[in-house]
Amino acid sequence: MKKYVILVAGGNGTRMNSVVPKQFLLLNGKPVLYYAMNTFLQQFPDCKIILVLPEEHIAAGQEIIDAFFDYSRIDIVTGGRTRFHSVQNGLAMVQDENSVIFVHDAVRPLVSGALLQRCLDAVLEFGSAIPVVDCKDSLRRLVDDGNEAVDRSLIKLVQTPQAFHGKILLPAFKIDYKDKFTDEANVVEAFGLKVMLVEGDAANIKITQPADLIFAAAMLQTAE
Ligand SMILES: Nc1ccn([C@@H]2O[C@H](COP(=O)(O)OP(=O)(O)OP(=O)(O)O)[C@@H](O)[C@H]2O)c(=O)n1
Ligand SMILES: C[C@](O)(CO)[C@H](O)COP(=O)(O)O
Repeated sequence: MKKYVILVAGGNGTRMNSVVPKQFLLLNGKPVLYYAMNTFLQQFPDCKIILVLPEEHIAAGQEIIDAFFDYSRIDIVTGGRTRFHSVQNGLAMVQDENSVIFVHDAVRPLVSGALLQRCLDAVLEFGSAIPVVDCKDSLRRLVDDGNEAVDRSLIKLVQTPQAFHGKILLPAFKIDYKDKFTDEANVVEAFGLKVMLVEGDAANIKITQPADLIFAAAMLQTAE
């Protein structure tokens, strides 16, 4: 079955506080978005990447592709107002419903081939795959008169790639936008379907703040 990867890199990285959006920052000498793209292309020699970029950074993205990759396997599309709209723009490039579609944050450079394979296997069996990890910290919920403890064994932290059969994700994303749509699982649930959780990977962090970049660099150096 055809595999599509919507690699979302259309954000501005406000929390990173850098002039250059975090997906273009150098991580051990290569742009952050290089790593996840390379892992997908290596793991799935038959996949097509749809790289979603801010309009003003499309030329920079094209330069990265020219420098490192086979351009025939990668299309570029312009990002949207929110992550949801960026994913929608990417999905507009997918013609084939009979496919597996991965949506991955370009700012999760440490994603492993093993996790990609787990997601693919789950999609082929169940139709969806949402990687999750346990919560290591204690949790508190804010309530009207203060705060209260939350049982962390009932909570999972959600990662990407979030992967689906095309017959699920393509119709689900025709839904009207809601603020709670921070990931694909939320959209598919709002469409009326349940999603399948798979084991994520603690190393598969999202680069959100400056310290995350230092952690990712150290992890990559250890892996070399
Ligand atoms: N309109 C948007 C917003 C986000 N993203 C992408 O979604 C992923 C996860 O989002 P996040 O970490 O929140 O990135 P930013 O929105 O860039 O960061 P911030 O919220 O700090 O501004 C990133 O790869 C980001 O580029 C996107 O493609 N289009
Ligand atoms: C999709 C996601 O990476 C799952 O953890 C996350 O929701 C995206 O980050 P954001 O800060 O909500 O944009």
